[in-house]
Amino acid sequence: MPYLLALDQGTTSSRAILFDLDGKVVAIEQKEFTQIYPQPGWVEHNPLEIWLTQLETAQKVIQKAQIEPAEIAAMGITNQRETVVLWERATGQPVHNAIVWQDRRTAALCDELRARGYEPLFRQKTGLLLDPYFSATKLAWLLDHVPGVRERAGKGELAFGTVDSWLIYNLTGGKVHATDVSNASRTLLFNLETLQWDDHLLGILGIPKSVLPQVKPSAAHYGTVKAEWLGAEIPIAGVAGDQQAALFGQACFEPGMAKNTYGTGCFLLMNTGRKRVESARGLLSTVAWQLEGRPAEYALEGSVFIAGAVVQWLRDGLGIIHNSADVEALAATVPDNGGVYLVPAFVGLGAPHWDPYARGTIVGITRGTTKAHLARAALEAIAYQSKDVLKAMEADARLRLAELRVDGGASRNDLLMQFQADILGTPVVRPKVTETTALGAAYLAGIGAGVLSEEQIRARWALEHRFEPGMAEAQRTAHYRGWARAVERAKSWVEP
Ligand SMILES: Nc1ncnc2c1ncn2[C@@H]1O[C@H](COP(=O)(O)OP(=O)(O)O)[C@@H](O)[C@H]1O
Ligand SMILES: O=P(O)(O)OC[C@H](O)CO
Repeated sequence: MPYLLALDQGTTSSRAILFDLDGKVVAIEQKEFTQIYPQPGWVEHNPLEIWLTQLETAQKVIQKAQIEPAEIAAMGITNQRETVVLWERATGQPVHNAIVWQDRRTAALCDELRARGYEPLFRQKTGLLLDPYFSATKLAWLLDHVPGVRERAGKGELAFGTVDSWLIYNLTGGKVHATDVSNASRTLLFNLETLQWDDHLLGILGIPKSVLPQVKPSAAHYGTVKAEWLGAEIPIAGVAGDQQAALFGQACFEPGMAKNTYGTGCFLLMNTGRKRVESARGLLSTVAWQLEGRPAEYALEGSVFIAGAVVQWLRDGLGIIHNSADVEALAATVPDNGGVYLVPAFVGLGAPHWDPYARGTIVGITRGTTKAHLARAALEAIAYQSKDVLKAMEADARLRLAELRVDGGASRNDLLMQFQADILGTPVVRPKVTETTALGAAYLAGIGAGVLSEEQIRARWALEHRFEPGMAEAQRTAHYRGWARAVERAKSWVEP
């Protein structure tokens, strides 16, 4: 039976997962890479480290599974989105570190564009808003700040890409410069209606069209992997941003179906079908995916920047736990948060608040507060941020969600998932495979290569655990009010 190989290039690690056609994990390899923080609020990655860790995990996963590379029917690529890489077309040499989605260095540029009245235009065309999160202002920053880059870009010598494009370029030995519609829709340069780069927006930001990749459907033929990398010319047949891939991997194919991925951040996406829903409440409209020869499908998204990362901070910053998973046992030693709220606005706040100047805040500390209360407050913050988003989404889409599908590293935390169901008042359902991001990429590749159908994928989603809401309404309201007050105190902290 043939296999599907998914490359999942995340914010903190590169992963390669080999699946069989039933969507079962055959082998996994993962490698963390360096996070670079040149200044407060700045986050960079070394693009070569991204590529080399990704290549190494792919090579190792094939060895580990003891299969022949030629048995891999197709490769799917999924990636941290918005992160910007700019490199020399001829040599593949990056001109600068990658500027990561979490990086806030372009906050002032976003303010300036907003002051010039451009926000409604960007919003209407791209479904996004003017926040440093998205790629365009990061790319503009590179063009303006790295010596000689604007001139070389103008001459067509440089290539821009989100991480998918960077990997495709390297995997194909520099032959293909392409991205998919879902990744393109995160750049702030892509028109959601025409599914093309938007000349007007490019002009406003001074970005030459010559640096941009070709845009293709998410399930389509992108090229083949150079044989020397993995031992066979594996076709690249599926590409999508990691959150859209997770929506696909969760088989959220019908409008109104939603998933929340609990990784470094939290990303709640709801399928809105073939029409984009305009948010009046700070959510994003984005391309979910496009299968070759079919119209694009859209999603509403709420992006929360810090979720599992707050647990990493308890581990690395405070040293009060040893492993991320230890947070559950520590939090369970106290019955509640003891009145403590932790707002993890470490890189500002994303949806629905969009405040790049907010910073992390802990309120309600008393003499009785312990590290267990902090652990609990950190976990609860993940659930509260997801509730902020889901409330906005239900109001925008004018529906009440029947259940929330969950995945990602922190979704394995039962205490968190139960609190999530309690605070939402909505059942939370966890599938057997929580590696849904990679699974979605593998499924897209399976469709792109013609070895899988949507019906087969739908039939494969299997429940592992269902968390029913148990909290009384009055308690839910009181807890949530405390959170809302804490968020107000975190906002507008950094002075522009
Ligand atoms: N049991 C757990 N409880 C809470 N958080 C966890 C747990 N296990 C992992 N995490 C958090 O989940 C994140 C890793 O999830 P993952 O899906 O691998 O993220 P990403 O793809 O963003 O790198 C880390 O931030 C980690 O702290
Ligand atoms: O790498 P992850 O899983 O934290 O996802 C990052 C998102 O794609 C950012 O938009």
